Amino acid sequence: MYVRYFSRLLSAMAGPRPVVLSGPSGAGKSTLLKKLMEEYNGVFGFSVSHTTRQPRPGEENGKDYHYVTREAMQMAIDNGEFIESAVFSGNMYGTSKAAVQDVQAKNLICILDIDMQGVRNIKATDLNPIYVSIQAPSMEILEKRLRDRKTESEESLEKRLHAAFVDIGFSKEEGLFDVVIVNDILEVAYEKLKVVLLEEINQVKKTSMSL
Ligand SMILES: Nc1ncnc2c1ncn2[C@@H]1O[C@H](COP(=O)(O)OP(=O)(O)OP(=O)(O)O)[C@@H](O)[C@H]1O
Ligand SMILES: Nc1nc2c(ncn2[C@@H]2O[C@H](COP(=O)(O)O)[C@@H](O)[C@H]2O)c(=O)[nH]1
Repeated sequence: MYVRYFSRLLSAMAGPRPVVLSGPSGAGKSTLLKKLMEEYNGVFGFSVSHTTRQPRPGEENGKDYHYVTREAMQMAIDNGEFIESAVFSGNMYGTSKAAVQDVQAKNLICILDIDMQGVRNIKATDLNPIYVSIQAPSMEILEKRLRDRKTESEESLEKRLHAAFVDIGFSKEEGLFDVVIVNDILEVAYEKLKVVLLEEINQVKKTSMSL
C-alpha cells in the first residue's frame, strides 16, 4: 500500500509525461493537436520548435515556431541549447530545452510535434514521453491532403512524400511508438488520441484542482 502511495506521489511530483506526436507531413498532427488544445484549455502546452523554413500564411513567430536563420540555429545547436534537431525537407527543425522547460514549469502536458529523426533522438534522452504516431489511411489520401492544404511547392511536396514513405515503414518498428493512430475520420482519430492521453489529462486536472 505504501509502495503504491509513494510511487503515485513521485509521479505527481515529476509532473505529467510529455507527448510526442509524429508521423508523415499531412497526416493530421497539427489538426489533432489543435483540437486537444481547444478542448483541454490549461492542460496541454505546445513545445514551440525552432525552424529555418519560412512562415506559412497565418503562422505566428513564437506561437507556431521560432523562425530563425540557419546561422542562428546552428549556433544555438552548437551551444547545446537543443534536446534534438533534424533536417526535414531541406529545412532545419529543433526542440530547444527552453521550449520543453517553459511548458513543464507550468505543470502542463508538453506536446512535441516532431519528425522521425526527432523521435529517435528523443529516445536517447530522459524525457520519457508517450510516443504517438499519426498516420494517414493511404499514401494517396496523404498526397491529396497535402496538395489541398496548398502550403507546399511541387519540390517540397515531393520531398515530404518521400519522407512519408520512409516514415510509414519506420512507424511499424516494434517498440518505437506506444500507439499508432490512423487518422481517417478526424473525430474517430481524435477520440482514440484522447483515450491514450486520458491518464495524463486526469492527473493534470486533479493537480490543478488541488492547488
Ligand atoms: N481526418 C482528416 N480528414 C480530412 N482531412 C484532414 C484530416 N485530418 C487533417 N486533415 C487535413 O489535412 C491537411 C494536413 O493536416 P495537418 O496540417 O494537420 O498535418 P500535419 O501532420 O500537421 O502536417 P505537417 O507535418 O506538414 O505540419 C490539413 O489541410 C487538414 O485540414
Ligand atoms: N525533429 C523535429 N521535427 C520537427 C520539429 N518541429 C516540427 N517538426 C517536423 O517537421 C515536419 C515538417 O513540419 P512543417 O511545419 O514544416 O510542416 C513535421 O513532420 C514536423 O513534425 C522539431 O522541433 N524537431
